[in-house]
Amino acid sequence: MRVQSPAGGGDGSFPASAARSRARSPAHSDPHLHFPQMSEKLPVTVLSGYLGAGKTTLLQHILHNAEDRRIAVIVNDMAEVNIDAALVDEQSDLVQTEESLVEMSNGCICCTMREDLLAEVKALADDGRFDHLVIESSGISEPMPVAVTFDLSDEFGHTLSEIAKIDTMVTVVDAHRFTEDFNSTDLLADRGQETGPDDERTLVDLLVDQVEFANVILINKTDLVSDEQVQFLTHVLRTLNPEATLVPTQHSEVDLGAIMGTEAFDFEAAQNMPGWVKELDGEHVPETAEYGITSFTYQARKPFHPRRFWDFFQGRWPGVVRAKGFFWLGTRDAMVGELSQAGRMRDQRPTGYWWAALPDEEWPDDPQTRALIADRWDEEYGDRRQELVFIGVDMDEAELRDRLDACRMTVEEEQACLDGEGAVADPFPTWGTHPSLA
Ligand SMILES: Nc1nc2c(ncn2[C@@H]2O[C@H](COP(=O)(O)OP(=O)(O)OP(=O)(O)O)[C@@H](O)[C@H]2O)c(=O)[nH]1
Repeated sequence: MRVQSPAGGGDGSFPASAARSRARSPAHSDPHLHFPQMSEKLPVTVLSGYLGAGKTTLLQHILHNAEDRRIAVIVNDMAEVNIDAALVDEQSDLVQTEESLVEMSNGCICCTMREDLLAEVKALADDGRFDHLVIESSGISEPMPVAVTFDLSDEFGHTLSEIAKIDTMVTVVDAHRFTEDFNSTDLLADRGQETGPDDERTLVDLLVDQVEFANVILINKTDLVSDEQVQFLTHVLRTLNPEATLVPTQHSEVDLGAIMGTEAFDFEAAQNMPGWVKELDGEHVPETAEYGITSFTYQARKPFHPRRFWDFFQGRWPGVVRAKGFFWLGTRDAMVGELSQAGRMRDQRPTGYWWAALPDEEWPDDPQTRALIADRWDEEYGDRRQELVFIGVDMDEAELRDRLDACRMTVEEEQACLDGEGAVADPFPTWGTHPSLA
């Protein structure tokens, strides 16, 4: 086999364009913005959470308990907020934005704040009257695009992060509805909650994004569920996002110190917060046997047989709450497959190329990444591998492992793949090919 010094452009723990490069910025610049150097950056708390979870209730709680803090607020839909006008006096400022759909470079359609969020945050930061800004994103927004907005460069190379900084990402979860919503197979469009005709997001993907990207998760509406249910939900959320601070609340009543001035948010770290990323990185999330919550990573250095893995992909996975990771099909030697499951929704897609497959000129030469990839290099297969994380409740790890082992190709099947196209039937949908590898 061709020996190539491993290289890469991302964090190196996974091949070309792998999962953690999700947060690439949508192109945007506003030539009218000018960014002076600010001595103190305006701290920003971003509120996320599905429709009806309690974000507006939280906003009202914040404004009622602001004390001597001067708080500016940006909301999406003023009509729904119905904030008591008396709360929004000269101490506070309320700005309204609308949303638009932005196609992220990973192909995911995400809701994002309108481009003028940049201008509005800048105006509030320049104003200098405020100690803190709270942005309430709409119930159908992922929090990541808001964070991305802070890193967008204008044509002079300036970013919002020079004058304002995200302090805390807060997600409000409805304790009464979360489990049922998490197990729903609905698209937002099925509920009439889509942002436009191209919005094909599922409800569970939205919930997972909101939970996995948060520093603080309010488990709200605990008055509507039993203590046992709160405990259970706490453990499930802890497994999905091991680093977030979880706060059970009623009517979103939380100590403001827990959501403002925490300095908990860091964009890089936020991408590595999800439990599945930690598992992939070898940081096993402690198990909570009391509630039957466990997780494991399936790893193998053999390609999967596409028919058998397709059957597995479509089959039953009792107890699995969240699965995510990368797979290698013997019939698609160049491309990395990504599997993502949450609740009852599953998805598979190409997510990049194995470094082993890339032409020499496409290998970035960052030495740190080369070293990381070298650690994972195998004489025969390069960096090709199976690496799938499963998080579940009362999940039968041994049974899942056996079924995945059975998906691995035999030596004869691998040979049949090498011998020619069509020798092994592949029922996975077409992925397309990068021109340089065609
Ligand atoms: N029982 C109960 N009701 C709550 C609680 N928190 C909020 N609510 C109610 O839940 C409903 C939705 O709350 P909102 O604060 O408007 O929720 P939201 O997340 O802003 O909703 P959208 O603006 O639709 O995204 C309101 O009727 C609140 O009064 C709680 O802890 N317990």
